[in-house]
Amino acid sequence: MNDIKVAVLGSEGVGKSALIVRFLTRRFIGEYASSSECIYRKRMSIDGRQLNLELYDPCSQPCQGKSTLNEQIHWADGFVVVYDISDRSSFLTAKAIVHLIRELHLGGSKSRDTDSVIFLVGNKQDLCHMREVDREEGQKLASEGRCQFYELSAAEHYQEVVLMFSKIVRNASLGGKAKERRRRPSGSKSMAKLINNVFGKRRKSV
Ligand SMILES: Nc1nc2c(ncn2[C@@H]2O[C@H](COP(=O)(O)OP(=O)(O)OP(=O)(O)O)[C@@H](O)[C@H]2O)c(=O)[nH]1
Repeated sequence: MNDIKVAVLGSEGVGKSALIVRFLTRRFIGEYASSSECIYRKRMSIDGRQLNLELYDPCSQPCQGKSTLNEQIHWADGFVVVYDISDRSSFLTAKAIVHLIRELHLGGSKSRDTDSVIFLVGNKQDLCHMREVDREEGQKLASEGRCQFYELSAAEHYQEVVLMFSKIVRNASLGGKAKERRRRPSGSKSMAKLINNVFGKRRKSV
């Protein structure tokens, strides 16, 4: 059975956990305790093939044994790089991450078959009245970084979120790079732990 590793990256508060929780539980919950990085596991069937998905959710806070961005990039087969459309600085961070992934993971390769493993996601589309990043800017970055582009809302879009994750898993699994498994970022979470996080103490405002 194939193991597919997807890292969800981006700056603090862009909605990385919200997107992952939406995908795994169908629910949008506005409170997350994210004091440690973690890996969520899900068994999936894509095109009739059984896959073990590992989804990496980094911790933006300083925490023990935290992996570096370089380690996260080397670990993953696919990347969801998230920014918040109502926060320009998060877009600049996403831009830097996309460039770093191309450099480290794909070795600056220009080959088309590597293009489909980086997804650029402008989250919080429901906050378009507070928009600081135009859709066209997202599309331009995606085309420069040879990424697939999505604008969506973890809060309001369930089907789109599922479609996006399903597609990156499929693309990463078709990448065909039977690369040797590198050190995984520390921390691993079961569904029970996920539920603890969802009902954790830390409160964030939108
Ligand atoms: N309006 C709106 N708020 C969202 C959306 N997605 C996430 N949020 C809110 O944004 C805040 C941050 O969400 P998180 O999922 O914790 O973001 P994160 O990127 O995992 O943050 P860190 O773990 O701190 O890096 C929370 O208050 C969420 O409820 C969205 O699509 N729309």
